[in-house]
Amino acid sequence: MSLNRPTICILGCGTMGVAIIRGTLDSMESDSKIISGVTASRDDDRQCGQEELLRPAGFIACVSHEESANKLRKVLGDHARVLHGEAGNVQGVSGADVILLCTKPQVAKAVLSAPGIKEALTDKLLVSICAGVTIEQLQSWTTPTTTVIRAMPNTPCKIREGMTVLSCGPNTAAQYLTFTSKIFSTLGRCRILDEKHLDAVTALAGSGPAFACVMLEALADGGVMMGLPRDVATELAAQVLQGAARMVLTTGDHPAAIKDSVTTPGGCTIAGLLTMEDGRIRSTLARTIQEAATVASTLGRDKKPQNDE
Ligand SMILES: NC(=O)C1=CN([C@@H]2O[C@H](COP(=O)(O)OP(=O)(O)OC[C@H]3O[C@@H](n4cnc5c(N)ncnc54)[C@H](OP(=O)(O)O)[C@@H]3O)[C@@H](O)[C@H]2O)C=CC1
Ligand SMILES: O=C(O)[C@@H]1CCC=N1
Repeated sequence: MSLNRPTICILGCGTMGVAIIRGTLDSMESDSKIISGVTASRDDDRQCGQEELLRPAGFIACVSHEESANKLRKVLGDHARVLHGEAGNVQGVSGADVILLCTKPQVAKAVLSAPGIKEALTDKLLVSICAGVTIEQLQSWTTPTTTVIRAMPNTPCKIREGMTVLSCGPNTAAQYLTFTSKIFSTLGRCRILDEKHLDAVTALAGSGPAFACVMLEALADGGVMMGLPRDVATELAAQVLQGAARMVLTTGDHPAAIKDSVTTPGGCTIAGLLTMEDGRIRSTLARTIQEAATVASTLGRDKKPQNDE
């Protein structure tokens, strides 16, 4: 297996698969601009040694339906070889060094158990992003010759602002974890945590962009209510959330300290904050994560038929 210039197969190339390919292609484009002396788009690109860069030899994107394959070819152009159906999966896995399992959790078992897949995965790295599907399950659907790592990324990987958490079994060789970190560090931030945290991670980071966009939309609605044009309100809300989030990440300050620094005694911010508290926004958001994590923990389980007593 070549981890130096690997061929990467995305087994189930939908929303997340495309986000991962797009983010990687974008990083390769900005890396080549740095190397050729053109201004870099991101500071961390400049800090990254060339040996650290992820340079896949190519992508293979597998989907279920021919119609999806045709759509995907238009989206990805020459950047990936697109295959479909069971035969496509075997061909894709056979032709790759590293396989990213990006199907819905409910079909992961069937996809990995299909004829020819176990053999095609021999001596390869399988990284699953399927919510709720455990390392133990993945190992039981493959042979011991396949190295299994679990990842939980999110859609901002598409613009290299992703947050990914990785988990692996105790016997995983360091080179595989290092390589997987490299894939997802290229697409944003990446951390390694014990698998027991992955349902909470799925809720907070995996589902988080959806929750954040509801908050963003609601803030913009408030601006519209007070007369701002919709596009202006959306821009302001998005930049405010980005600015506040970047302050937390770059200064390391506690969010409460940043909130206090905005809040003038007797001013308009405290008036707004009390309204938020009246609406129980903190417990609503915290319970949102709790509920999403609870559901995430069930996603890898076999569903019982509805009429099963
Ligand atoms: N969406 C998100 O924000 C996040 C999702 N995840 C996880 O990522 C995974 C994918 O989610 P998402 O990208 O949203 O899902 P999508 O539905 O967008 O993509 C799933 C893909 O799997 C393909 N597929 C289905 N069955 C098969 C099969 N038998 N063989 C090959 N390919 C198949 C589908 O092809 P076709 O279109 O032809 O049916 C489709 O391209 C899930 O497990 C989810 O838990 C993790 C983090 C964030
Ligand atoms: O909603 C879901 O189940 C997936 C997992 C995290 C984000 N989307």
